[in-house]
Amino acid sequence: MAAEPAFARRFDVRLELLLHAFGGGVHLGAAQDLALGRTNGGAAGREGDCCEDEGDEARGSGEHRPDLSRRNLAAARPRGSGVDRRSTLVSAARLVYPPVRMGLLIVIDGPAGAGKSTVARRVAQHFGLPVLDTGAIYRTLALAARERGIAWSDEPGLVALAASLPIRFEAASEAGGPRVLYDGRDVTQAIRTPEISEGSSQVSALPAVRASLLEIQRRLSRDGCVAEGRDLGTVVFPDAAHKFFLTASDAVRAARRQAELEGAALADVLRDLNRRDERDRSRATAPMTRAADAVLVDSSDLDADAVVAAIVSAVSSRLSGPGGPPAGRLTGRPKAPSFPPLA
Ligand SMILES: Nc1ncnc2c1ncn2[C@@H]1O[C@H](COP(=O)(O)OP(=O)(O)O)[C@@H](O)[C@H]1O
Ligand SMILES: Nc1ccn([C@H]2C[C@H](O)[C@@H](COP(=O)(O)OP(=O)(O)O)O2)c(=O)n1
Repeated sequence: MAAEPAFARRFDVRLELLLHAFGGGVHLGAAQDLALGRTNGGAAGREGDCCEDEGDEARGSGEHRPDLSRRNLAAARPRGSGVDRRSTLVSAARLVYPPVRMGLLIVIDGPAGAGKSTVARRVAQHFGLPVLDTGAIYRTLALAARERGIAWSDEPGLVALAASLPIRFEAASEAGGPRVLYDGRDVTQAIRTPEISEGSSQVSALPAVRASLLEIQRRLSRDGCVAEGRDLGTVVFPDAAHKFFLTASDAVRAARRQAELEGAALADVLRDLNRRDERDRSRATAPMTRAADAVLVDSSDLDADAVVAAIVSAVSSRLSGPGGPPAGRLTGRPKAPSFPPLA
């Protein structure tokens, strides 16, 4: 058909624009220098949008899709095209953009190497939400302090640094995984070294540092996200409806971390991991601990697919059922491709 190429071109251009519009970070008023990227494939991020908190009732209640139906479709629809073309466009666009749950907040806490980042990213993709990697904020603060000669024990110095920390989270795209930018510089790898892991644990043990980063985390999550860290279910988002505590045995977590660190000896990785866990769980302020209403997920014998399926299933059934299943422990067949909703 003669019209097809023109239509296809317009469609592509429109999707490009939408990707651009929804893929960008969301700048936030007071936290001017912090921005959160939306996972690619998700949507509904509006540049500069900093709407009022819709409250707990709104969290997880409304399913939204990007505005593909009115203005955008009108612009994308070729002249003279009818309902068929329009519905084709809607269907095709839905393949690109999954349903988005505005205001849905899912929190995943747990120790190092439990799989939080991996799982958070994929759960976020499923629901079309951005990821808030709170550990990356502490890690970037530790890196920035190191570069500026501020000691990891210098609480006032770190608080001053945290007050204007120029971090930006960039969503995953075809070009690569999610990136963390510090002052415009890609520090995604630089903040993952064993040295910065240790520094992030040290700076995060300081109460004033935690306090200075608390509001920023809440503001970044305002429109909904999958947030991962240590104290999200207990301190940062105590009212979150969907809380998970993801863990695995020390040996499994150390082996996973070792696989990421070229040439590292397992014994060294295990020692560092144990030391960091111990500090993170024994500190006086906001220690790493499972919230009473968080669902425990032990991934020692589960692959990432199974963990993602379990969390998606638990969240989905809570969203669809009145009250949903109670908090508890997720179990299932090890390494299973599918997973029962809850034990
Ligand atoms: N359930 C799992 N089974 C096997 N490997 C996993 C699982 N979850 C995560 N991993 C791998 O373990 C490593 C650490 O996971 P990561 O998501 O970075 O953990 P965390 O964010 O909790 O520190 C990654 O290389 C990841 O691919
Ligand atoms: N919400 C959070 C997130 C991280 N932290 C601290 C404690 C952790 O040792 C460091 C680094 O966290 P991160 O989640 O990046 O660490 P892992 O990827 O799990 O190894 O930051 C925290 O105290 N509170």
